[in-house]
Amino acid sequence: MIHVSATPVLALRGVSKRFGAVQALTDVDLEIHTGEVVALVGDNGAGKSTLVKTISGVHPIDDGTIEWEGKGVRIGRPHDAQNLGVATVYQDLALCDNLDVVANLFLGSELKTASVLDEIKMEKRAKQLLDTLSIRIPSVRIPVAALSGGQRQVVAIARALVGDPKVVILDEPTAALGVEQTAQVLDLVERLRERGHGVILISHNMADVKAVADRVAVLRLGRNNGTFTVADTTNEEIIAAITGATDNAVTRRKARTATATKEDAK
Ligand SMILES: Nc1ncnc2c1ncn2[C@@H]1O[C@H](COP(=O)(O)OP(=O)(O)OP(=O)(O)O)[C@@H](O)[C@H]1O
Repeated sequence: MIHVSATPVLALRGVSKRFGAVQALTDVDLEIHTGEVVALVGDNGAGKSTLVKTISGVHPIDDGTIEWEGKGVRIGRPHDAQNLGVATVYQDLALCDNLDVVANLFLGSELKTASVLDEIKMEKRAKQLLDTLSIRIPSVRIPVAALSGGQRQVVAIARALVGDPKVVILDEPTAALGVEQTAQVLDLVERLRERGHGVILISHNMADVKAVADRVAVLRLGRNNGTFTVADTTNEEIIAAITGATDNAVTRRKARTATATKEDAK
């Protein structure tokens, strides 16, 4: 059974971020629980990348607060985010093409015995990790350049899991993939949830969002424009929040529900 935590593992409250004259984020709230997938959606320039970069320590926030397991924290640089337990997989994947899967998985966190690289241990751990995630790769000893786009994506996600983060941020993980490879990546996202990670999934693809996300948070022009439970929200409602056809969608939704309940009671 998937256990969703009561206190969010990560909460952003009233977060703002400016780049010179550009106000990229204004007063944004976001909550992520362990064992849930939250899709972050919005048009180009809505602030999705900026928001995840505030969480991953690339762009420290100007205003607002960040809470980790209910306590205020400061994320001033990537190291702070990693220490808390945030791992981010960016679109460029940052894999080293000429290195094999094992070397890529342990890049920067190599296992050593008596200060010598322990290749056997790393290979064993790599196989275990890929096995537990049901990731099938022809061999962990082939260079990642020889893998398909979907396999490269799952290797990049597996690498993010080496440090056992509580929150995993995936930036458009299916953007460049075909149907079958997309399914493979979405399967992996499901498994991250089952393992109790909190997942933030940036996506432009409504089918992906519907397939794996529990909730969807919409950003518009750097502000929240609604958070929806995916299971009882239509694509049209989400798209309307993205495009701005609905303003402050959550509030309106609540008002609508309240009115409907009153009508029913008559
Ligand atoms: N480093 C930066 N310096 C200046 N402006 C920036 C910087 N990063 C982002 N912005 C601006 O902040 C706003 C939000 O951009 P952001 O990249 O976060 O949007 P996005 O929702 O991720 O868009 P996309 O889907 O196109 O990636 C945009 O107006 C963008 O031009």
